[in-house]
Amino acid sequence: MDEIQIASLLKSSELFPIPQSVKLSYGTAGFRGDAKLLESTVYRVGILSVLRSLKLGSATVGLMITASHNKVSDNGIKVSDPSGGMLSQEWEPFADQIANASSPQELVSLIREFVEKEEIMIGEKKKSAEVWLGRDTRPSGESLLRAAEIGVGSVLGSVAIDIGVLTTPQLHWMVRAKNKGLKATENDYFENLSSSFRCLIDLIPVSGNDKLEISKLLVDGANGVGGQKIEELRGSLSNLDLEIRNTGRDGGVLNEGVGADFVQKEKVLPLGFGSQDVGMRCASLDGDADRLVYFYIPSESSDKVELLDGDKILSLFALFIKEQLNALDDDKEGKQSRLGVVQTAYANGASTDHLRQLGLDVVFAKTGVKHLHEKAAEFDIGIYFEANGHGTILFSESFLSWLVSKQKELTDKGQGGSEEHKAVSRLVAVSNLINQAVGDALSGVLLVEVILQHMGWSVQKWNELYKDLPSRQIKVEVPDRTAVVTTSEETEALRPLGIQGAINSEIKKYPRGRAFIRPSGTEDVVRVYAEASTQEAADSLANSVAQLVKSFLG
Ligand SMILES: CC(=O)N[C@H]1[C@@H](OP(=O)(O)O)O[C@H](CO)[C@@H](O)[C@@H]1O
Ligand SMILES: [Mg+2]
Repeated sequence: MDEIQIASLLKSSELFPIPQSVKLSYGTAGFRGDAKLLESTVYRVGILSVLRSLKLGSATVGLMITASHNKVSDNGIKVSDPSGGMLSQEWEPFADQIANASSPQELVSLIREFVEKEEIMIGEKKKSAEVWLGRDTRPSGESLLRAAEIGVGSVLGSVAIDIGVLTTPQLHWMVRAKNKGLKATENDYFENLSSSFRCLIDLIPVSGNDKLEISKLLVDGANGVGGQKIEELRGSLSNLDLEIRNTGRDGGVLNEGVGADFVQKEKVLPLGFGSQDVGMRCASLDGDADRLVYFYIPSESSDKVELLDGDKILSLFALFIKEQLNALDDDKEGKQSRLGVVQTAYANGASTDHLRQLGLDVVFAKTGVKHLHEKAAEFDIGIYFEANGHGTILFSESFLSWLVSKQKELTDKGQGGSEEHKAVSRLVAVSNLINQAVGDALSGVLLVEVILQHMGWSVQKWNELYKDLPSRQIKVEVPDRTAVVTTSEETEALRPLGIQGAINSEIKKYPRGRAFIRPSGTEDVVRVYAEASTQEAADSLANSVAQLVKSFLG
């Protein structure tokens, strides 16, 4: 690192003093917090993104400014690696270090040490890096984006490109496409969704002259970017009747009483929905549209919803994929493709039982898509979902190219109309429709909708796949959530000492009881999860575990 480069970093970092008494951590999904306190963090992540790009041969890196489902006054920043996936976890400690560096001098010396260790060449006349910047609809997004631009620009020779207001998955998709040399604009993203959706619609088996009856889907856009983007997409979709509410244009506040996180955790209907919607198929996106849940309102007399969460979406996807794999002759001949599903400890126990009954390989990962994604990538087709609705389907490169050549082979043999050809074509279309970079509520909605049409199922019929065990989640505020340390599966607390024994004694009191605690990686709370055979039991187990957390940590 030469003198001019050092001077450039020192000068720009003077503009972004770090606020006192905040301890920042990259956490489950990037840095998050009160937007007013984040400028220095975003500026520094701007620098990190350039280093990441340079480390990987000047590949394009993405930065997304969002705090997802958190309140509107919060914001955050996360890095999309050139693959479109999350920032490599190996770089998280460096991210934490520079975010917390207390002075420009400390910042520069940390960067200096790091670039030497990683053998990254920066400074004048070195290769240039390109960083794409996206943000959600939060009002603080614009000024934070400027901070990111200054961070990127302070590494000589690098460029920041503002690609506007986007959903998180759009940014990841675009970065992935760009680095694969594919068309990578927002329009390309929309076109890809609508063309692969159409392809799947055209492959729906129609018996005789049956005409598919398409019922309306009501979408809760969380007053965020997702509602706006799905509105843009709607024009190019046929065979889908969408009514979008909570777009944020009608005065509603982002994530306030709306959105996937609210609906999934509270199991009540979001604002803008009411008794007139009883029985209708409804979907809810989160604030940056990387999560999706479905629901319906079973009765006029209450605000409770019947929730179809990420686990249920996973089951629907798994069933459909399995059905297609079963139609492949090669599969029957022993060339078994490896289909696997990945869940976390928050998955409803009934969903895991159901998936296993389908004969699926179910594996568990820690909370946070970066962990699930990694495990899903080990299969030919890996489906992962968090219960909160964040997930996707991954196709391995080798399996996908096998599918594509199979498709061609069957066409060449004149078997283009065969069941096998249709199954292969459906799988190829799913791989295009579903966002391979990261969970995406928009592509998720389209896939759910086309599968329901394929099966001829209503939302109620889909919900009958299995019955969720009653569950309850509680957040407990404690002075220091990092005092809770769990095992790698997150189902047992190793610290504070003694708490797990106490939790176990509570669990024993409830039939089908299961409970665990872990520190949140996105909020300053300890999360409690409990499930049991009745709602009263799940609530009571969750409450007693929350009491334990308070007494051990309060
Ligand atoms: C229980 C729960 O829903 N946890 C969420 C939440 O993480 P926490 O570390 O639990 O705060 O936000 C993450 C990012 O959106 C998401 O991946 C994860 O599933
Ligand atoms: Mg989100």
